[in-house]
Amino acid sequence: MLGFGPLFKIMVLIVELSYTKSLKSRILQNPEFSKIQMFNLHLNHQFFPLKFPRPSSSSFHRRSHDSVTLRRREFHRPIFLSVVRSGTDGGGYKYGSCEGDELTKLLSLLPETMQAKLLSHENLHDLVEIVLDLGRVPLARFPSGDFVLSPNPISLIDLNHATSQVGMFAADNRAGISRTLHRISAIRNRTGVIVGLTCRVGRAVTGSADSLRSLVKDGNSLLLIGPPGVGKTTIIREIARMLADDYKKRVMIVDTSNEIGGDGDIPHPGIGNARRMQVPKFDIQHKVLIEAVENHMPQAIIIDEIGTKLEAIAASTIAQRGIQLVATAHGVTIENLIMNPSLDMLVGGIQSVTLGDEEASRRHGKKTIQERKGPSTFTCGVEIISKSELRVHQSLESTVDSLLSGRRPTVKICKINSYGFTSKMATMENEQDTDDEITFHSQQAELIEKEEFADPSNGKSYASDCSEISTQNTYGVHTFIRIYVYGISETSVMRAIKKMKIDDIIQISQDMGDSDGFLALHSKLKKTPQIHAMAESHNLPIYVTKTSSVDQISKAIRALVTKKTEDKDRVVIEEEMKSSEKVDALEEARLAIEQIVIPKEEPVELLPRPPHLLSAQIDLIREYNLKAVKVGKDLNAFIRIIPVSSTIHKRSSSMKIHNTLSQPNSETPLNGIARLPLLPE
Ligand SMILES: Nc1ncnc2c1ncn2[C@@H]1O[C@H](COP(=O)(O)OP(=O)(O)OP(=O)(O)O)[C@@H](O)[C@H]1O
Repeated sequence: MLGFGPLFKIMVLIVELSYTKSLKSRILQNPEFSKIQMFNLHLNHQFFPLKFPRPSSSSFHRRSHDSVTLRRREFHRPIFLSVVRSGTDGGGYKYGSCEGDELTKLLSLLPETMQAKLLSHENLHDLVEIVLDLGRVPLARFPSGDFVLSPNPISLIDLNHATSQVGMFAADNRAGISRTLHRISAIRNRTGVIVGLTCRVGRAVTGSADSLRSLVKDGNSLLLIGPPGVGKTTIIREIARMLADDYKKRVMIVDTSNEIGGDGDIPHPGIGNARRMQVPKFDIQHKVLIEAVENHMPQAIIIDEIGTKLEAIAASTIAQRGIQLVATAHGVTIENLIMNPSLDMLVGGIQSVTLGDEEASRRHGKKTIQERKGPSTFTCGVEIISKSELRVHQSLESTVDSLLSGRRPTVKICKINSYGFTSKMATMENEQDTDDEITFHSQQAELIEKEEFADPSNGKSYASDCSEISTQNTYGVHTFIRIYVYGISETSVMRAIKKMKIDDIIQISQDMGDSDGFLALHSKLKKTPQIHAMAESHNLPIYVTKTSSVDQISKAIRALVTKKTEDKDRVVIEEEMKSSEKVDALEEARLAIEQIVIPKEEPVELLPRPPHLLSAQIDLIREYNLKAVKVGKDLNAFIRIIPVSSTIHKRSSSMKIHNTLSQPNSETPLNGIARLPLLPE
């Protein structure tokens, strides 16, 4: 089949798969197929790369990736042809595509033997990064794991070959390849020579923001948060395109590392008609933000990585002017922002309030509480959990208020199905329809709405609240509450459980040691103190009823379920807090290293942290080949990061030491932790 024109290839494939005439003609009549250059076959969810040579003609300047589903009765599952076609339709980038010229440009950073090895990988289209470290074997990173590109270690010649083909490295050690979205990040040795490269594949993914479409369309300001590499930039790039092309808004992207619009002065088609402003130095991002508003009359502003107080202030100024703002920030959950003194203003700012005696006693003696200070800069918050799962907080203010008052916020969970493995497709599989069918689809977003952790005050019946709360925790884990019953017939207990409609979350246990609660008839328990003692020795909450009536049993079970739910919520909150503290500590260290220690070669003192977080920070600092010194003791212990130059030449006493605590009048664009009181000029 190799070497023939695309239509012919499709025909050959169709003949090979014994497709019917009608199917063949439907495929061929479809105008999209006149543009096909290359395709791969997914049969029964398995991937078979069918390699066709790409035409070298420059007429194929814009390529995109689409899928075609061919369905026939004799195949139990749909067949997918993932097709790379050329297009002239102004954008049209489809799911996860980086084939064609753009991938070739990235591969050309590698010696030919490595390119060939990488091309043989069956999931080439999923490639995330290529890692080239001096003296080590080169790796290609895929979601499924690392793939060794050569047994031979990388030499300086290899690195020079790669760097000679990319643009200039900016102060943040990042460079790009012109007219592509790839990001090349350098690691340098003490003398500034590049000894490592991380080459991140950039893709325009149409459909990646479909689940946020209605929020975007309604003019909401969106803050997307997520850990590094989870796909934040990819989503806001698509939102920029969506706003500009689909909703005809004047969109300006403030593109700090040229990651959204790609390298070079002509932006990548992945941003559609959105305009892009480049940022000469990352520490003046906030100024460019203000300039964008003042000079270019945008209706929407897109910005990747708000990390400093100055940027947060600029963002809130923009939001106050009624401009739709779509931005990203590092972090895992909204709690991370609330606890980050530089970024908390994005969610309205947090203040401590001292309560009067009466109010304090109503709140179990709590004298101070935390409250939101003012309106949030963003209307909605989106936690990006993975490339296929988003948690949408439609009212960021309500989320913050809920979290501050110890309640669970209501979130929407959006699951994104890719390559057609959507629930819709599954339904289609199960249909009894016998016709041949062709479906064009790009990434499809399936919105699964869950009113999680509904506030019990919202008037719902106890039973439904209970099942929502108990069957689903933040991570969607299904758990049972086990109850040990004594002196009451199991039939009565089951009747009560059924009546409360919570039989999917409560089980009667036969083993006291494996139970969550103990339910007994008062009169029986009084006569058997040893059973009482046993329940106590297992630390079980004990509930007694005077009679075996369903009403009394229900009351007791309700009390048990409420207690267990509260306990579980507390544990989850504690775990989340622990994990977010770690994220903050590492983020603080990372930003200090990347924004001050490496570029300015100045030491930075981090905030005091507990010992396990100090160790985590030290590990991270070592990964950057920098030195970390632990200063102070116990609760006051903190880390000082020493730049490479200071480890060679002893630090002069006049050398400035930054710290991530308050620095009045300091203009240090330090990080997400620093308190910088300046307002933008
Ligand atoms: N929906 C998607 N489908 C396929 N690949 C994706 C998708 N979203 C992101 N990627 C890929 O994942 C990698 C990381 O994406 P991206 O750069 O958008 O993440 P990020 O969260 O902005 O990372 P960072 O915080 O490090 O800048 C890239 O190679 C990108 O092409």
